[in-house]
Amino acid sequence: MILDDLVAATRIRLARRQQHQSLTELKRIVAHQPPTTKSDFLTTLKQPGLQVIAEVKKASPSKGTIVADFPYMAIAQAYEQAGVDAISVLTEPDYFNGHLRYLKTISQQVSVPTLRKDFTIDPYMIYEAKANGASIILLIVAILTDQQLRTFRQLAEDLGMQAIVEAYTAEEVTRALQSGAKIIGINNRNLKNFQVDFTNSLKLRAMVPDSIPVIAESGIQTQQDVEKLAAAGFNAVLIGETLMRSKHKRELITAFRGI
Ligand SMILES: O=C(O)c1ccccc1NCC(=O)[C@H](O)[C@H](O)COP(=O)(O)O
Repeated sequence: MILDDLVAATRIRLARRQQHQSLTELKRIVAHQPPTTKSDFLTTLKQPGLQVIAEVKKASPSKGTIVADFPYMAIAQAYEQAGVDAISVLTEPDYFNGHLRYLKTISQQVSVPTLRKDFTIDPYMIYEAKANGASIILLIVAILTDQQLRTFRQLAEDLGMQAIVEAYTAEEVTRALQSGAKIIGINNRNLKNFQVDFTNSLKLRAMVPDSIPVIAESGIQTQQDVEKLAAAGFNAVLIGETLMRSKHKRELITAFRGI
């Protein structure tokens, strides 16, 4: 399974959902939503210190099932109580066992911003994110054109959300910057073969000017990892599997946040 398969599966599901619910209907739902009471994620990222984004992730293409028991709401509440700055929720069903319902329920019941973690390929998915309570979406440079990066980010901002523009190579960081990204994520996972190299984000960090918050993503396991990322000047870390597998989520997050 490769990234192209993930995108193809996303396209098929999208077509099905569009038949079930029109874009016009989604826009109507979004237009009638009350204003958000959540803190502004971009402002949070600019605070001193390292912010923690914790991910709710049942499975992944690289690891299969990560946790058999998946009380997603209790996990999100544990993250919130531990003081995370945002919660990332996988909504991709076929390879991550995610669901939009998880995003909706979690977004309704926690006070921190939520990220819709999915393979955004169409404006419809950005309206869906908003309709299901997300404050943040993910735009992956490797699967989008320059024009899409720009217009999708602008749409997210027009809807009161923010976009993390995710890069893996130096060329992708350049494209992210040129697209006007206000938040950049540097992935340690190569989405072409799913191998994780923790040093990738450390190598590319210096390409992003200090005025733009930058998040290190994937493969972050230990306090030493987090210390290195903080020392390299990252504004935030996004951690999934390590927290999902931990029986001591609160202690781990507290340790990471104290760095
Ligand atoms: O997690 C995967 O195996 C994966 C494979 C292909 C595309 C994306 C993938 N993960 C999505 C993510 O962005 C991660 O869930 C996130 O960065 C957290 O990573 P980790 O801490 O390593 O669980």
